Amino acid sequence: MKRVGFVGWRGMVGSVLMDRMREENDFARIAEPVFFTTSQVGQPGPDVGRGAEPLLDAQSLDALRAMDAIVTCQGGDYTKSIHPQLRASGWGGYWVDAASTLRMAPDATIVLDPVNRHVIDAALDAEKRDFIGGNCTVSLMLMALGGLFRAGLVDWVSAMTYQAASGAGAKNMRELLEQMGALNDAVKPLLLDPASAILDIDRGVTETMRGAGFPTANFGAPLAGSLIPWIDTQLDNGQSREEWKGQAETNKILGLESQPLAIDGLCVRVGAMRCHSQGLTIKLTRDVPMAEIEQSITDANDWVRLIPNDRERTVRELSPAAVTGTLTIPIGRLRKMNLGKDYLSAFTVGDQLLWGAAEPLRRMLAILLDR
Ligand SMILES: NC(=O)C1=CN([C@@H]2O[C@H](COP(=O)(O)OP(=O)(O)OC[C@H]3O[C@@H](n4cnc5c(N)ncnc54)[C@H](OP(=O)(O)O)[C@@H]3O)[C@@H](O)[C@H]2O)C=CC1
Ligand SMILES: N[C@@H](CC(=O)OP(=O)(O)O)C(=O)O
Repeated sequence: MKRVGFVGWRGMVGSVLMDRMREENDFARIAEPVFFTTSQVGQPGPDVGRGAEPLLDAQSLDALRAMDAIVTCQGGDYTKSIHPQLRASGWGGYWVDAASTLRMAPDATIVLDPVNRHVIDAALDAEKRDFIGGNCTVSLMLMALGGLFRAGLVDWVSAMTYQAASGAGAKNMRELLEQMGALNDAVKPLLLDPASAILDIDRGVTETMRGAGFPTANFGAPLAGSLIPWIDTQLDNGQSREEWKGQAETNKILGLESQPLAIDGLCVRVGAMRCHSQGLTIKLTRDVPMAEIEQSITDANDWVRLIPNDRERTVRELSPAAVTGTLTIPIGRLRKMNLGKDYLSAFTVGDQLLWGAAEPLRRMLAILLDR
């Protein structure tokens, strides 16, 4: 593989990918990295060790067709428009994509190599060319629970999620902070007065978040001081599309489509910046001792970290504040539930821009470069 094209590299997911590739010195392994844009054609691209070249047009099929692989974080609309045209023109390069558009396409493989390297290798051997990053919530759940799935210990999973603003995009992260600021501004004098009544402060906060001037253009509702129990579009069966992805993508990632495991739950947006958290109820296939469960989880990959079910460690280590910006996938609150000895509870947190989006793509590109 000589020429690798990058589209969407300056967006939020793309910037995290670029940072990780620089950190791991990945660009040194690419003979010709080529950078594309939909809006800044001809402007200098990023310098990844060979000087800055002018950006090429991401709509130019001729320029794209010259690539051996294309890595895109540009989004679903771009994929929807460009990928079919490229393939129809006979382009046989590798397409590595963060967007959901192609995930369930029969020829596409969802990539999360610490969990499904066997599926990826089989796809490469079968000369598949489309490799797509999974939904952030699904990838983070599988990084945490991969060992239990691998050991055949999972009958079904219910995931209750606490998803960060970043999952909705950069503008939403800004809006969350604007909302926080607006709430604080509204009651600042009262907060500064230690003698003020907390219910007066609360009234001020509530009036502000319900007020016409509260910034909700992106979320469509208050998130700061509140939450939004719906993520992505509405499906006819009552699930949100984000909830639907849980079962559909998990089974595809694990290669279990012929005998799918049941996965369902509720996906909720909360006021975290870029870490998704999930409270999991896992129905085990049998009553397994806790030591065996813990061993399976920790042996699964290099990033999962078991947090003992202990108050102090949990509060310190199992939160978005502790995890954000890192590749660590802590999982804790592990215990058998009152529901029965084959019911396990767990709580996990992960950075949705790293393992949730950029890192699986970076590692897929590395697999291609190794071949
Ligand atoms: N956000 C997330 O958590 C996740 C996102 N994804 C997928 O990744 C796709 C991209 O998401 P995301 O990175 O959030 O999208 P962004 O909106 O941050 O970036 C997308 C593109 O917008 C253009 N752009 C316009 N103005 C700016 C600006 N001021 N700064 C940076 N870029 C700008 C850039 O394209 P150009 O240079 O061509 O102008 C950029 O590549 C999503 O559509 C989704 O499919 C997947 C998993 C998680
Ligand atoms: N929908 C996710 C983010 C995302 O982009 O997911 P997907 O890649 O499946 O569209 C969230 O809002 O947290």
